[in-house]
Amino acid sequence: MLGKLAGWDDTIAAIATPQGVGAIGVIRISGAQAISVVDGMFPSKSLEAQASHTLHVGLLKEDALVLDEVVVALFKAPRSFTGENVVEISCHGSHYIQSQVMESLSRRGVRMAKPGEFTQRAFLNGKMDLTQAEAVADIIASNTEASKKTALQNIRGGFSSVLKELREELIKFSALIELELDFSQEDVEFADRTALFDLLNRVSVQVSKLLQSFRLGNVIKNGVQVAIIGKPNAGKSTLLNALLNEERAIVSDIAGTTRDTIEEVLNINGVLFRLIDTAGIREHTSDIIESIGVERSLAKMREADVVIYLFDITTTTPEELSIEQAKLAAANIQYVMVGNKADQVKERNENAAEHVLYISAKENSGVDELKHRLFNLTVSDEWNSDNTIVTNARHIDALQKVEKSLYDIRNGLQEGLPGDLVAIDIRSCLHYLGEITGEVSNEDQLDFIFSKFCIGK
Ligand SMILES: Nc1nc2c(c(=O)[nH]1)N(C=O)[C@@H](CNc1ccc(C(=O)N[C@@H](CCC(=O)O)C(=O)O)cc1)CN2
Ligand SMILES: Nc1nc2c(ncn2[C@@H]2O[C@H](COP(=O)(O)OP(=O)(O)OP(=O)(O)O)[C@@H](O)[C@H]2O)c(=O)[nH]1
Ligand SMILES: [K+]
Ligand SMILES: [Mg+2]
Repeated sequence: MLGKLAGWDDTIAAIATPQGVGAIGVIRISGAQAISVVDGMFPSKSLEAQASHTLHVGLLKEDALVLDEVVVALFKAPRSFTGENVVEISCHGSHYIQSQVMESLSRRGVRMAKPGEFTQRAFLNGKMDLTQAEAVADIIASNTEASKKTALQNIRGGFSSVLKELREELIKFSALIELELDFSQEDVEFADRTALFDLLNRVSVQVSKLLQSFRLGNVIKNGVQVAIIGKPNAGKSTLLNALLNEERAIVSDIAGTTRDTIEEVLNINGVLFRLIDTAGIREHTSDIIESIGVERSLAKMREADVVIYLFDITTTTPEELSIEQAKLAAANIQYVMVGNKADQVKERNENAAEHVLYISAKENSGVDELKHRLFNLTVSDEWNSDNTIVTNARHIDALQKVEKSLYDIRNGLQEGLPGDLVAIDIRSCLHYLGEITGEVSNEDQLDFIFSKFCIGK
């Protein structure tokens, strides 16, 4: 399969650091010729004669022209990120210098790398499986402790090892079935069916746990959408500002101040929350712009992972409140009821409803408790467990097919299907597991996955 990929054995280079900023720019080169090519530009010593994983300071030259004073790092095949010879040139952060170096490399037959090509080579050379390669892209995109942590776990083979266990269980299973096949000619009693079902149950439980983890996985990768919903003047914009600790949204005592939705991100305990302040919802408005705003608020409410239903405790009756709560529950929306302007009410006994969090957005009281509740409601107990969390939609897709095959296997066994037919379902189950790790893959799929990386990765 390696040889089929066009140009897999040529030497590639890319600028690995961001353009236009930074004190140092790193150019990464990978391929059989990486060391000899850079050696030809580095007159002060023979790089080819140096050991792997060593650093060398010297002038980088194009004939008589000095390109820069650089640090060169050497990684000799197979001990490198890609498994090929790798050289990293750290030059000064100037865009001009980096372009000159890239030009010299290209004159020496080195090709510009495509997005993700270094990681693709690492995968093709067996340095990592597909889930690890995908985790490389995830860690670059990570912007919170949670997303970094999961990506790093997966780079280090966390998810792969879980899949490997599943695979081994299934192979055991298929061995038991084969055994049965061998004996079936002689009309011998079937292999122990209870053992088969036990094994099948174990694998099914593991797969369904992985599938369930995606809700959290998605939260970790994309954040939690939180819509702040309520009547005009409930104090939604004041609450947004209090949550962000910043005067982000316009606040006024005029009902209908917020016209369009405002979105801002907030980090709670390492998880990203996407807060959405919306236009206050009232049923009868003659203002066209306001009514468009209300439509958007309702749309945001339906899209949200969780809704903060904010109401003004000085104007909201318990009857109104239970109507709103019933609407949210009926729409199957996860919500927190929050009573605002607690600073206006000394005694709350009569007004107090169950499961309502009372705050004062204006005086910033109860806001930390609200953050706490948002976190508990959406991220919950799974968070601190060491369970593997699936964050990738492609993996979920394959795991669903695995689950379907497991279902077919179970049915087959229950209906007394011949062993060779059950074996077909087992094979397809193993196939879908292999799709996740990349043991089974096709070029188009790989190109698609790696094309989403940035250049230099
Ligand atoms: N300068 C630099 N920093 C970097 C990277 C890089 O490629 N270059 N990485 C790129 O993502 C990450 C680190 N990942 C790396 C993974 C493996 C190897 C490596 O040389 N592996 C060899 C040798 C291991 C050893 O001798 O201990 C190997 O696996 O055989 C290097 C970096 C983040 N920081
Ligand atoms: N006393 C008191 N007033 C508050 C509190 N929160 C908000 N307000 C006041 O209530 C009024 C409305 O606040 P906003 O934050 O603009 O309300 P909103 O829900 O965003 O209103 P619209 O965008 O018009 O739907 C302003 O005068 C705020 O100062 C609070 O906790 N206590
Ligand atoms: K207002
Ligand atoms: Mg507002």
